[in-house]
Amino acid sequence: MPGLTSLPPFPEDVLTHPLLVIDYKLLKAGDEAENAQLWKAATELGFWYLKNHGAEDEVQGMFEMGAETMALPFEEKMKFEQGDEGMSHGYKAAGSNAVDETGALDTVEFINVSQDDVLAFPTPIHRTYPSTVNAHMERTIKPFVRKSLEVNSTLLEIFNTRLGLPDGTLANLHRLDEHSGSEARCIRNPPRPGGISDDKAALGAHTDFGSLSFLHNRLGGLQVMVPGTDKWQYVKPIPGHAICNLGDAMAIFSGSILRSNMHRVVVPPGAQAHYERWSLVFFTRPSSSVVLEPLTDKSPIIAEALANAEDAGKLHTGQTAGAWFTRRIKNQRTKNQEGPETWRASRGTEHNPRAA
Ligand SMILES: O=C(O)CCC(=O)C(=O)O
Ligand SMILES: [Fe+2]
Repeated sequence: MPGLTSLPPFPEDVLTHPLLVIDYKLLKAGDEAENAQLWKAATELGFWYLKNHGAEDEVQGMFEMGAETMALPFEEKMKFEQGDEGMSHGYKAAGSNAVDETGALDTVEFINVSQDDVLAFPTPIHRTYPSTVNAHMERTIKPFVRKSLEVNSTLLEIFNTRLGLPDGTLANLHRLDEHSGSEARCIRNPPRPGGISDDKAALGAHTDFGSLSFLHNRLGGLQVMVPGTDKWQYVKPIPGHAICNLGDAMAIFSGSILRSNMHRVVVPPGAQAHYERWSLVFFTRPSSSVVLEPLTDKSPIIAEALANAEDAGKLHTGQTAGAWFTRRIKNQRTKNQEGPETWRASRGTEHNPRAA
């Protein structure tokens, strides 16, 4: 990937949404005002910038791992493909997923490395990975996973308190000794020759499937649909600032107090379209055996929110996190598309009436 300094700046003339900036150091120090800002971001949009997270070196290492992996011959990468049965871990080639109900193809390729496989390495729990991933496991991927876990569990603990849940409730739904869909993802989107920035999705509109995503990108292209609006707005990458967002599991657990917001990735805006776009995400997801239901019996705050939620019925999914995750992955695979119903079966909490 090109050095940061050689990339053209994010253009000033595109519709951009300013996320709240949350200072991780202040959160760690117990700063009440910062804690309140995080709560505002988490309940209103479900997206925020996180600065002073301390993971920059690990992030850089992960981009190098991703670049080495994507440079492998295509046939080599395909030996580690996700398959069509709903497993997320492994390699995903460009065009393997639909981006909308017409079946239009995505343009991103990515490698997903399971948290369980990283922590148990060299013993495979879910699957094996390309040689470049194995070579980086101890020196790059494990440190990145550990840092990301530290950040995400700190944020979950804050949400636990704010939601009025007994201590450790959310932590217990995300235990390291239980299998989960948690994973690290490095994404490459090819440059668009000619540099025409268009509205075609590289990664289709979606809500994240799990609990909390810790995202790092350099070029624009990420867009959010802000509640109460009907136009996609860019999220501008800011050096040293991660982008955090909540996923469906947290919206469900909290009875929709917390927001899992729609987002997508398009070609980077303006002159940035000439460049390869790299991004990196760590997804914290609940243990696979956890049933996705509002935690009403554990918190009067959640019980009250659910009583007032327009989508209360839909939040009682009756599905485990593992089944939710598999269903969503499987039904967006190009090979499984049989029509708009397949695509719709890949959807999550977008039914939320608070969604735009
Ligand atoms: O690449 C990005 O900026 C966002 C990626 C994303 O939304 C995802 O992988 O779920
Ligand atoms: Fe996402």
